[in-house]
Amino acid sequence: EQSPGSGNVYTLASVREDLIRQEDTIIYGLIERAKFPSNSHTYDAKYAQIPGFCGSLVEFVVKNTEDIQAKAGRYKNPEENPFFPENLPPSSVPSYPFPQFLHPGAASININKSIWKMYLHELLPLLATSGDDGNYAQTAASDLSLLQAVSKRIHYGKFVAEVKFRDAPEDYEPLIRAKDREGLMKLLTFTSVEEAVRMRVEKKATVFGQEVSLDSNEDNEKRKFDPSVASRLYKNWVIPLTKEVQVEYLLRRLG
Ligand SMILES: O=C(O)C(=O)C[C@]1(C(=O)O)C=C[C@@H](O)C=C1
Repeated sequence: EQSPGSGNVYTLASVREDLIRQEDTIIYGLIERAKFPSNSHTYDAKYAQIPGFCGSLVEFVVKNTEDIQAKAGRYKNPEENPFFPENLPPSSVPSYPFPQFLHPGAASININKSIWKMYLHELLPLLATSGDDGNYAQTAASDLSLLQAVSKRIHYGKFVAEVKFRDAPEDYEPLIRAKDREGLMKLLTFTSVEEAVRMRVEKKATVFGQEVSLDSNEDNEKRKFDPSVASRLYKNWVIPLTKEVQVEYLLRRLG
């Protein structure tokens, strides 16, 4: 269990355990978003026409929700990164002593713009069937939950990298000083762990996405979404971007 203020709450085993738990959140997020068809109006700035706001419905929902959550203190936790960090209001609630585990350079890493583009242009077309049921606000809300879960997972690379650095500074320091991105990437990569992640994610997606029924004659092949979307999400984007965050973090680690 985490003790506030302590600097030693993260270990390689504990961050990996956390990443495994985050898989559940991401897979449930995929299932929830897959309930809705593509609902393309949600993403169309010309459709929305919201007085006083320039942008799409999903941007409207994400930006305004982030404003409220910022006031409620969400971004005081170094595990959270906003999609619209510009002009976020400060927290209005008493502060909590989150462990200061990361190097201060971590604060300048936010790749949510790439995550946003990947989500809209690569993931959604795989996940949502084409169609329009008018539930744009609900669609945007499910986009927000899934985006936040994916963003948290990818930026968790900061914690993974800090743990790895503390475990072997003598291996990382020369590569950091040489700004050797390729060498760092190689050093932080564990191919067998990545393979286990992908396989577990596909298995979880199959299990969580099953129709549960009390009638044994019923077709239990019915699925809430295609489980290979989850493993493709991890293989093509989640794992590579988590590694990119680790490299970016390490490059700032000695500054
Ligand atoms: O578990 C680690 O060591 C991580 O760095 C996380 C992760 C992943 O994104 O799942 C990324 C790189 C490693 O090659 C293995 C797995």
